[in-house]
Parts: sequence; structure tokens; C-alpha cells
Amino acid sequence: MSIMEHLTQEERLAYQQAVKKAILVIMGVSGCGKTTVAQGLQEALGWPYQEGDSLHPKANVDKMASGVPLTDEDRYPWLEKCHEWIQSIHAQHGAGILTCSALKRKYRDLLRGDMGNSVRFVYLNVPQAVLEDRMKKRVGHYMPPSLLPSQLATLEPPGQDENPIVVDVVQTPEETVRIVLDSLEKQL
Ligand SMILES: Nc1ncnc2c1ncn2[C@@H]1O[C@H](COP(=O)(O)OP(=O)(O)OP(=O)(O)O)[C@@H](O)[C@H]1O
Ligand SMILES: O=C(O)[C@H](O)[C@@H](O)[C@H](O)[C@H](O)CO
Repeated sequence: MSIMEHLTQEERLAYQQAVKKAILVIMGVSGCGKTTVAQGLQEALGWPYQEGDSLHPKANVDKMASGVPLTDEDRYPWLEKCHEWIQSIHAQHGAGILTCSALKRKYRDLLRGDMGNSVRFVYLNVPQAVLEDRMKKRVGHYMPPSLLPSQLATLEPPGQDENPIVVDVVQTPEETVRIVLDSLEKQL
């Protein structure tokens, strides 16, 4: 089901004209709403979209599913794939949307490469109690709630020098998507 039904066709067109092209990386720990928000942004902007989780090698998914956190070494081949997607979309379209936890600064540096501000990180900041609740209620997902503490311990929230869009997510997905769109529009 669409989460953007509250956006009129006129509003969509206005956003599509006003928002400067970029590769948006929707980041944050497991359960923060990356996929939900990315789908809303995709519907509004019509940009190519890639789910970062589907670029993980099977060994990584199996490891997380068994309750063991990934290491840097586990993540690097996956981050390389995410970077390749960003590079190719940047070259072909100049605009796209990728979900990727991107927990550490060095991971984000790798993802951005030499593309500078063409790659914009959208950080969804969600209180731990809300995350716990969501992960417990979520069905059919490989990530066990027991991995949340390690996700939070690994997270280095983006610094101001990384020019992130930070959203404190205590609102509905629709409101969050609108906050991101408004903030992208203002930064013309
Ligand atoms: N703003 C929101 N308000 C309430 N619930 C939300 C919000 N955003 C997402 N959710 C719900 O929280 C759960 C996690 O969302 P989602 O799968 O989008 O997160 P994610 O960051 O992509 O997770 P993961 O990286 O673990 O796949 C889902 O059940 C989703 O419906
Ligand atoms: O870097 C990581 O540890 C992973 O990317 C995780 O964040 C999960 O893949 C994702 O969030 C699904 O729950």
C-alpha cells in the first residue's frame, strides 16, 4: 500500500521540480524505518531505489539471523556493492535512493567516495524503546531484536561536517517523508 496517498499530484510535481538531484542514503540502525521512508521518498520523487539489505551476501544475512553482529570485515564487501550502486546511479541519473545502515563514519566515507555532496545521508534518529517495540512486533524479518544493542553501540551518528539531514522520528512515516522532502527542497 502506498504511504504517500496524502501527497497530491501537484505537491509531488512541486517537490520533483524543487528538489535538487542527489543520491539519498537513508541510514540508521535496524528498525529505524529506512525501508518505509525510502519507499515514500521513491513514490514522491520517482527516483531509482535500491534496498541495501538485498545487497548483503547470504553469509551476512545468515550471521545476523543467528544473532551474531557483523564485523567491519563482514560489512566491507557489502559496502563496496552499495558504493558501486551509488556510483552507477550517479553516472546514469544523478539521483537515487539507497537504504543502508551506514553505521560508522568510515563506512559513509567509503559510500560517498569522491562524489562529495552529491551523496546525502538522511539519518533517522529513533529512541531505543521505540526501536525495541518495533523490532519485537515485526514479523518475517531476519534481524532479531537481540542485535539492537550492538547496532546502537556501533552507530556513529553523522557529524555536521557530513552535511546530513537528521530526522528525529517520533512521527508517522508520512510525516517523516514530508520532513525529508521539505528539508531537501529548502536546500536548493
Ligand atoms: N515513522 C514510523 N512510525 C511508526 N512505525 C514505523 C515508522 N517507520 C517505520 N515503522 C515500522 O517500523 C518497522 C521497521 O521499519 P523498516 O522496516 O522500514 O525499518 P528498517 O530501518 O528498514 O529496518 P531494517 O534495516 O531492520 O530492515 C516496520 O514494521 C515499519 O512499519
Ligand atoms: O550494518 C549492519 O549491521 C546491517 O546492515 C544491519 O543494519 C541490517 O542489515 C539491517 O538494519 C537489517 O535489519
